[in-house]
This record gives sequence, C-alpha cells and structure tokens, in this order.
Amino acid sequence: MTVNRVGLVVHGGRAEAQAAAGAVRDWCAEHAVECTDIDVWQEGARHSARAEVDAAGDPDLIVTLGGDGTFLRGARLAAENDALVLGVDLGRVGFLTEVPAPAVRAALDAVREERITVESRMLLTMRASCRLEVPAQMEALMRYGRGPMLPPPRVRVDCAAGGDWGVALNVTALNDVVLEKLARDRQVSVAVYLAGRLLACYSADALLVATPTGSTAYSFAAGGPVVSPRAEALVFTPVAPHMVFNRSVVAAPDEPVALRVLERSGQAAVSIDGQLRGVLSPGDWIGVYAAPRRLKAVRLGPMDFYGRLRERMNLTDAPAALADGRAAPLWPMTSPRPADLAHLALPGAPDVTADRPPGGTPPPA
Ligand SMILES: NC(=O)c1ccc[n+]([C@@H]2O[C@H](COP(=O)([O-])OP(=O)(O)OC[C@H]3O[C@@H](n4cnc5c(N)ncnc54)[C@H](O)[C@@H]3O)[C@@H](O)[C@H]2O)c1
Ligand SMILES: Nc1ncnc2c1ncn2[C@@H]1O[C@H](COP(=O)(O)OP(=O)(O)OP(=O)(O)O)[C@@H](O)[C@H]1O
Repeated sequence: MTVNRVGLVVHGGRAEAQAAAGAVRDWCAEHAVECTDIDVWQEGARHSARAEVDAAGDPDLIVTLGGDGTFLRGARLAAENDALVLGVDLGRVGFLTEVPAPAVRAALDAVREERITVESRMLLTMRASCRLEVPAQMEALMRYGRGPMLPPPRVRVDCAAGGDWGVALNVTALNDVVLEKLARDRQVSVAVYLAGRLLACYSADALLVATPTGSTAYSFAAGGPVVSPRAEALVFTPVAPHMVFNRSVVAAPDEPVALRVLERSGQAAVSIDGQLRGVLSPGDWIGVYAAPRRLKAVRLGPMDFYGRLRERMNLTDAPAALADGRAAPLWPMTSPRPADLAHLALPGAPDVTADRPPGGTPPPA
C-alpha cells in the first residue's frame, strides 16, 4: 500500500502521545514520506475536515495518537479524504485504537509492506430541516477543557436541497448522532420516525442513533445492545425516556431514523461523535442514515471484538458461575475447521498469556 503523505492527530495534553508522534515523524523522514500535524488547535479555532486535510496536503494515512476521542477526530478527517486511519492507543479505554505506542514503527512498516488488512466501518450521515448552527454564547460555555468547537457541518452542494427533504449535511459519524436536552432541568419532546413512519413520541434526556461501532459508546451506557462492528445497522437508543417503551430499536442500514423536536419542547443540542455541532428549535428535525462512504481502518491482525469487549469494558463473571467452574476455550483452533464451519468469522486461538488482546496496551500496574 503506497503511503505518500501521513497526517498526524495528536492528543496535545499527553506527553507519551507527543513522544510517539516524534517516532512517527522519524519513521516518515527515514522513508521519504511527508508528515504533517493536523488538528493542533494552535490558533484557538477548529476547521472543517476539508480545510484540515487540504492544509495537511491531502494525506492518505491518518495516524492518531491518543484515546478514543482522538481516534474519532482522526476518523472524521480520514473519511473526508477516503484515507486510511491507524489508531495508536494512548488513552484510558482505547476501544477504537489498534496498536500500542511501542509498536507504532512496526505498524507503519506493516502498512508500507502491505501486511495489513483494511477494515471497513459503517458511518452515519444526515439531513436536517435547516443548516445547523450553535448560538454564539454557547461556544464560551463549551470550552470547559474540551478545546475549541468544530464549526457546524457544511451543507452539501452536490445534493438537492429544500422543501420537505431539508438539506444534506457534510457529516460522517463513526459513533453516533445525539439529540439531547439543552436545559439541564427540562427533557426534550421528540417524535421518532423509522423508515419515514412514526415510531413514538418521546420525552427524554436524549435520543441517539449509533452505528455498530458506536453501540459500545453512549448507546451502551444508556442500556443499548452491543452490536458487532462487522454488522450493518442503525441503533436507536433513548436516554432516560419518561415512558413505558424504553427499548433500543435496531434498524437496517437503509432505514433512516429521523427525530423531530415537538412544537412545545425545549431546544435540543445535536452532537456528532461527542462534538456539539448544532442546536435545534421546536419544529426542526434531523434524519440520520448510513453514509455511502465507509471508514477504512488499518488492522494488523484479525479484530478480536469480543475479546476487546470483555477486556476493556472489564466484564466480570457471575460470582456463582466462578465458583461453579472455569470457562475453557470453546474451539481451541489447533486443528483444521470442519467444512460446515469454514465460512464463519472466528479469530485465532486466544493468547492466554496476554494481559490485553493482541493490539492492545497492557493495563497500568
Ligand atoms: N454517558 C456516556 O457514556 C456518554 C456521554 C456522552 C458521550 N459519550 C460518547 O463519547 C463519544 C465521544 O468520545 P470521546 O472520547 O470524545 O468522549 P469522552 O472523553 O467523554 O469519552 C467517552 C468514553 O467513551 C469511550 N468511547 C468512545 N467511543 C467508543 C466506542 N466506539 N466504543 C467504546 N467506547 C467508546 C471513550 O474511550 C471514553 O471512555 C461519543 O461518540 C459518545 O458515544 C458517552
Ligand atoms: N491536539 C490537542 N491539542 C490541545 N488539546 C488537546 C488535543 N488533543 C486533546 N486535547 C485535550 O484533551 C481533551 C481530551 O481529548 P480526547 O477526548 O481526544 O481524549 P482521548 O484521546 O479520548 O483520551 P482518553 O481516552 O483518555 O479520553 C480534549 O478535550 C482537549 O482538551
């Protein structure tokens, strides 16, 4: 895989991330690969993904050095440029990142020598009744240690706009699109439509639409299902709905989920992958659906999603079950698979000596 230009997205507040960025710059210099820092927020402002990748000279590989938030920022840029993204794990959870920091040079070698696989991840995009905007006074409130805000998403000029169909927005969300109450003490009232049909009207703290990747983020915290990132689906999850029907609904990728703020509701904030991008007033709506574009994530080996889920979410076993026996590996994978199992996606034998699954960082001592 020819990599000519690397874009670096670094967690500015972490010394280990700065050190690992130095290793990436050295590797690039040794291999005559251009390397540019992106998203450094030095001017106290943030730019559209297009402006950032243009300024970085059109990178074909984005390397993120930080945690999941840093990976999400890099994924937004990679999706804009159809570039590969490689996440180096320097965060607290590291659910989305791929390689531990000491392995970053080896990972770049693997990319260069085409010893990687490229995992395709579903992204969300959206339409809205109007262009999204954030009132000026909110920007100051949002700067509580989260850094400057992203600008509102651009309206796409390549799509028809207007009338009942609203405007198409230049959005690619890897995790989720969240509509939440703006006033701390007032829920939002929202009509929820699946595939154009009313499901129900909700009064809730928030309503969110997640990808399979995002199913383990906010949706998970709100009681939503864990969905394999290899699946194709939209997960609708309400957060603290004041009503009897409080379940998630898992929709097909071609079934959009739309949320319309009801006429006497309070205003609602729209966050995309955890970043506030707009405020909706009563009557406004957003429609969320699978983007035609996919994220191209670098994998050094097969993704062991369920091993990662158990490890990084610290899943614990029932005390009674622990007392009743040890869970032996199901299929040890030491002999060839029977023909009727040949088509199944099964990772290799688990590395029982590792503290974290392959590709992960050992937990702090
Ligand atoms: N109550 C909640 O859990 C809650 C509330 C708001 C936002 N979020 C999530 O935070 C995301 C933004 O991440 P951030 O790091 O910038 O915010 P953040 O710093 O507030 O971190 C949220 C947590 O979610 C983890 N995380 C992020 N994406 C994940 C994923 N796909 N699977 C598993 N864990 C994941 C992060 O490691 C972190 O521990 C949003 O997309 C949203 O899903 C979660
Ligand atoms: N490049 C940067 N420049 C300035 N500040 C940054 C930069 N990257 C991160 N930060 C600061 O650190 C905060 C947390 O960043 P982020 O959400 O990306 O963390 P993370 O990568 O998810 O790490 P963790 O997994 O530990 O949460 C940001 O809101 C910002 O205040």
